[in-house]
This record gives sequence, C-alpha cells and structure tokens, in this order.
Amino acid sequence: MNKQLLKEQAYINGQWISADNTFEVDNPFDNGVIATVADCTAEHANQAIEAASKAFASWSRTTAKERSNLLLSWHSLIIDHADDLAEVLTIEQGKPLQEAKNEILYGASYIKWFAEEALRINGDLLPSPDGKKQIQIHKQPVGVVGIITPWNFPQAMIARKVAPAFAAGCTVVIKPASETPLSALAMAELAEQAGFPKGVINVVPSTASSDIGKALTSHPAVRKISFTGSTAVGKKLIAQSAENVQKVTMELGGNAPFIVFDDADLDEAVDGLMASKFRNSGQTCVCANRIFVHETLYDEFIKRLGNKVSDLKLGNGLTDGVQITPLINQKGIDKVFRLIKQATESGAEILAGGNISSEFKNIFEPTVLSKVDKDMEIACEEIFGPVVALIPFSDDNEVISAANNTSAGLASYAYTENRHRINRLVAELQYGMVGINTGMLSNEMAPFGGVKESGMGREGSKYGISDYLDIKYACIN
Ligand SMILES: NC(=O)C1=CN([C@@H]2O[C@H](COP(=O)(O)OP(=O)(O)OC[C@H]3O[C@@H](n4cnc5c(N)ncnc54)[C@H](OP(=O)(O)O)[C@@H]3O)[C@@H](O)[C@H]2O)C=CC1
Ligand SMILES: O=C(O)[C@H](O)CS(=O)(=O)O
Repeated sequence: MNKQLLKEQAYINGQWISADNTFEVDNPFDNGVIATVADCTAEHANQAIEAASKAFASWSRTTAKERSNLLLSWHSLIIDHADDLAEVLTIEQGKPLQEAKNEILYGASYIKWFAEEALRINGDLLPSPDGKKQIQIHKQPVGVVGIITPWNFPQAMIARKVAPAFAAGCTVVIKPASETPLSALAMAELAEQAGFPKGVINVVPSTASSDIGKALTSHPAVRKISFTGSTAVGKKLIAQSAENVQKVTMELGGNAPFIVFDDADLDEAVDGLMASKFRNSGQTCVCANRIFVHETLYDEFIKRLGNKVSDLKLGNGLTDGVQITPLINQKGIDKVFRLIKQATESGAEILAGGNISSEFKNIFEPTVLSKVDKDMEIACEEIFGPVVALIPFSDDNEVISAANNTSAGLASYAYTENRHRINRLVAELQYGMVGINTGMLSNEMAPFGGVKESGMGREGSKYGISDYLDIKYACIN
C-alpha cells in the first residue's frame, strides 16, 4: 500500500488539517480499524467554503485550456496510481479488488471526458429581432460547489461531480461518506500533486454529516449542491438548498425493474442480471431490484440463474476471484434481513441463500426469492443487497404498469428482440435510463440520472457540464 495515498487529515485550502476529534474507518470484511481520520465540524466546513470562495476568484478566470491540462494531469496520476487507489477503496468499502480497479478507471474516464468538454464551453452570438443590437450568450461557472458523496462508489462519485465542476471553473468542498473517506482524501492528494491551486479542492471528512450539510446549504458562497445517496437525505438537502436558492444535482435511490419477455435470449438475460444484480454485492443505485420474468420462461430462468448464483465466490475483496463481499455495515445487513423476512411471511419462497454466510460474518449470501409479489416491501424499496426478487408476469401492459408503479425512476432494463416492443418500452418506461438487452449502462459519455424521486440533473455526457454553468445574456446596442 502506497502510504502517501493513505491520508487521515482533512484537506482545506491546500493544507492537510487535523481536527480536535477523530473517527475510525473500518474494513467491512472483518471490522478491523484501518485508519483514524479527522472528524471535521461545521467550522471546518466554513473554513473550506471560504477557501473555495477565495480560490474561485482566480480559478474561474483561468483559461479552459489551463483547466483542461490540469484535469489531464490529475487523470494521468490516477491511472498511474490505479492499483494503490483500488486497494484503498477495497479496504474501506469492501468490494472486490477488480471491481475497485474498474471503479477507479470509470471515475478517471469522467475526468478525461470533462478535460475535453472544458474546451467546448461555447457561448453564442445572435442577431437581435430589431437588427440593431447584438445578443451575446456567455456561460460562466456557478461558483463554489458543495459535494456530498455516498460510500458505495467512494471514488467514482467524486470524479463524476468534481470533473465537470473543475472544467466549468468552479471550486469544490467535498464531504465524503464517513464509512469511506479515504478514497476522497487520496483523490485530493493526487489533485495537489497535479498542481490544482490551493482552495480549488477541499475535503472535509466528518461523522457530523447533518452539520456539514447545513453549513454547505446555508453559506451564500455555495451556489450549488451535488449529492448522491438516499432519496430521504436528498429531500432534506433540496429543502435546505432552497434557503439560498442553490442549484442542485441529485442522484438518489433507485428501484430498477429488470423485465425478461417471452422472446428474450435466456442466457443473455441471465448474464445481464448477474452483472447488474451482484456488482458491489447489490449495493448500487442502478442494480436490478425487481426481476419480472414471463411465465413461459419462469422455471427455466430460475434453473439457469440458480446455476450461476451457486458458482459465486464469497470472501475478502482483496482475495483474487472473490465476487461477493461484505455489505457496508450492520444497518445494510439488517435492511436485507427485514425485506426478506417480510417477503417470506407474505408468501415468497427462498430458492437460494437467505442468510449471512456461515464462513464470513458480514457477507450476505447471494439470495434468490421466488413468488415475490409487486406489493411486497422488497419490491417497493431499494434492496441494496445481493437478493434476486423474482416476479412472474404474463402480459406486456401488466408488466409495464407494474414496472412504473414506484416513486423511483433511475435505471430500468428489459430483454426482448421485438423492435416494436423495444420502441414501446423506451417510450413508456418512466425512468431516466433504459437498458435494452443489457444489464450495464453506465459510462462517461451517457447522461446518468433519474426522474421522479430518483433525482434531477445529469452526470457525464455533453449534458453533464451545464449543471455547473450559468447562462448570461448580454444585449449590446
Ligand atoms: N443512489 C445511490 O447511489 C445511493 C443510495 N443509497 C440508499 O440509501 C440507503 C442508506 O444508505 P446511506 O449510506 O445511509 O445513505 P445516505 O444517503 O444516508 O448517505 C449518503 C451521504 O449523505 C450523507 N448524509 C447523511 N445524512 C445527511 C444529512 N442530513 N445532511 C447531509 N448529508 C448527509 C452521508 O454522510 P455519512 O456517511 O456521514 O452518514 C453520506 O455522505 C441505502 O440503503 C440505499 O438504499 C445509499 C448510497 C448511495
Ligand atoms: O451510485 C451508484 O450506484 C453508481 O452511480 C452506479 S454506477 O454509476 O457505477 O453504475
């Protein structure tokens, strides 16, 4: 482990800062303590906001080329240190090392993408209706951005927010999840090495998340909040941000339907479900959450899925070949148990798993539930665990209506070869993202985001930078 990347202090105004109090970061696999980190207060957050605000004055005046080059330098350092960053990520979050490496590269892809997008923040020069004036359209950085990120993708969610912010000319104050602050601090270390001026990036790890959130949403210099996490917390932040009329980007909870129609390629559908469901042990906002299988395929689908599920390897994320790793904490384990209990008490059947591993205390067994009803809690909540909830269906109208019967609207998936049905699904599924014949749809060139209570704004793609820009109209006579 590259000790230079294992940082335990806050990063404020280009300085590594200790705090009066600290909190422990543990490895979810064995609950062993891996770091003792500065526990920042609202005062630290305000110091960081002041630093970011001061830095904004000069940073916002840098050229797009300068910002692009710094983003490319940061990208290169992340790639050079990808193995070390992946190890930091696995020991604090638990996911398999290969998945952690994939996350590092995925996060880096947003940095490279927005290094390029920085060079295309173009305005407009338009003729006025009376032909006498000139209409100028300018795009300017919004200002200081408050960023609050989750534990499930502790590096990529930072990259996906900070990259467009920097490209636009914004400065940032980041509050990472207290379960996983080390990846954020390692990113700050590499940003410092890349040459970002002091105050441009600030990281305030803290267990006082509500206090830090209030500091970020109440300070007039903070012009935008970008959050990924639960819908419940997202709603609180949206309400708090109203006080200063801050812009918000919200990537919230999901409840993805995964629909296998009667003409689906069964093996492709099983493989797509395995990829979507068991990545990060089911702890992603785009995981297949409700698995609708046409009644004519139901038994064969269960048989083929069961063969794949039984082959999954459980263990320590640092061990080569391990696929299923611990859930982030006891709260996550308790939630999965609660949802399975309510489902089985309501008639669902456990075909595989259903318990904590007998060998690894924090790992939940890959679980398959049959005869799930669309009204059970497990079909209405984001499971955030390695649990397949199978729901048989018979009719297109019925399954599209059931798929849309949720307040979430992030990702959705369907397997069918019928072109007319595909057109109907893309039009009628009420989600920000629709995957057809695939279980994996996230990449830096596509607009990631949801509708309804899954949030607002888009991350990545040519659309992702607009959330960090204000449009100014100048009328020149
Ligand atoms: N859409 C997604 O990608 C994610 C969805 N979720 C969903 O949320 C559920 C709970 O997960 P959990 O980790 O508790 O997610 P939370 O939404 O509670 O945490 C996400 C981030 O928000 C911070 N936070 C928590 N409360 C506040 C607050 N009042 N003001 C400001 N920031 C706050 C957390 O800090 P701290 O870590 O200190 O609590 C963390 O950094 C999961 O089971 C899952 O269903 C969770 C993570 C990601
Ligand atoms: O928050 C998440 O779960 C991630 O956004 C999922 S992905 O972008 O890695 O697919």
